[in-house]
Amino acid sequence: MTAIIRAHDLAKSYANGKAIFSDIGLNIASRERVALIGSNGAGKSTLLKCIIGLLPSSGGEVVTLGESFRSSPSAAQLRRIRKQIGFVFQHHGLVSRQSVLTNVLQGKLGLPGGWRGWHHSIARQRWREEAMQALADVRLLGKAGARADALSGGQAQRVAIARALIRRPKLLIADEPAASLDPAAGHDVMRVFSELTQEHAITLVYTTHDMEHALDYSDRMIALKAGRIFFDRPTAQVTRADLKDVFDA
Ligand SMILES: Nc1ncnc2c1ncn2[C@@H]1O[C@H](COP(=O)(O)OP(=O)(O)OP(=O)(O)O)[C@@H](O)[C@H]1O
Repeated sequence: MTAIIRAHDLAKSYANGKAIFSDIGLNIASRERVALIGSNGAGKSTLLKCIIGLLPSSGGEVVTLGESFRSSPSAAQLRRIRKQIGFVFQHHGLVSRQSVLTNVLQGKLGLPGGWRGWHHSIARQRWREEAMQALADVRLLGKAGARADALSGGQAQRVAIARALIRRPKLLIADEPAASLDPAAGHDVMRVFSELTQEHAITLVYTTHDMEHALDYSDRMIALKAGRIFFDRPTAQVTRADLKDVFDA
């Protein structure tokens, strides 16, 4: 299978000398759905940022989407990496006063000709169709004309997923995508991720503190503890005792 992310001996210390992790080896294949877990401050977000080149690492080597780099990617590599990635964060980051359709189209910003994604009135017809399809995929077609601030938290996060999907990414990075949602909306969002990434052959890497979300929607789990990979194994082989050990001091 094609590797989407490979890393070896990856280490990160901040400028204040604080070591976050070291000796990290990763090999994430195309189409895998990977849950990254660990206690608060274990370094999950930092690791995600290092492997996509948004933060410099302090040691080791990374190959992400075919771009090989130590510390940081070059500006050209970073552009190529970013074109192939979609992001979803804990906060949806929608523009509240704009329509849902315009928010989805803004996923095209940063891609060639992406400025036309600024507003639905200047977007290419083909993109508008893609955005409507993405809204249908997240079951929000009926909300295309609504203002983003009229949506519930779960709906807004599904729009954020649609906005990431119209980039046609190879890799979707989601940092605590369901953390601010109630249990039903949280499962709904995770189900949408899981189904759509499978359907569109997208590799999904997400962080979560919710072990149901980690167990139910991933093929593989990577646990960070004390600056190292504590385990990295198929989700079907992860036991409740393993999970308890990740969070025990
Ligand atoms: N800019 C920074 N300078 C120094 N230390 C930082 C910086 N950013 C993060 N840290 C520290 O790095 C450690 C890892 O943070 P990170 O956000 O990656 O953890 P996390 O596992 O994603 O945590 P959480 O689950 O709480 O989001 C934390 O101790 C944090 O305080």
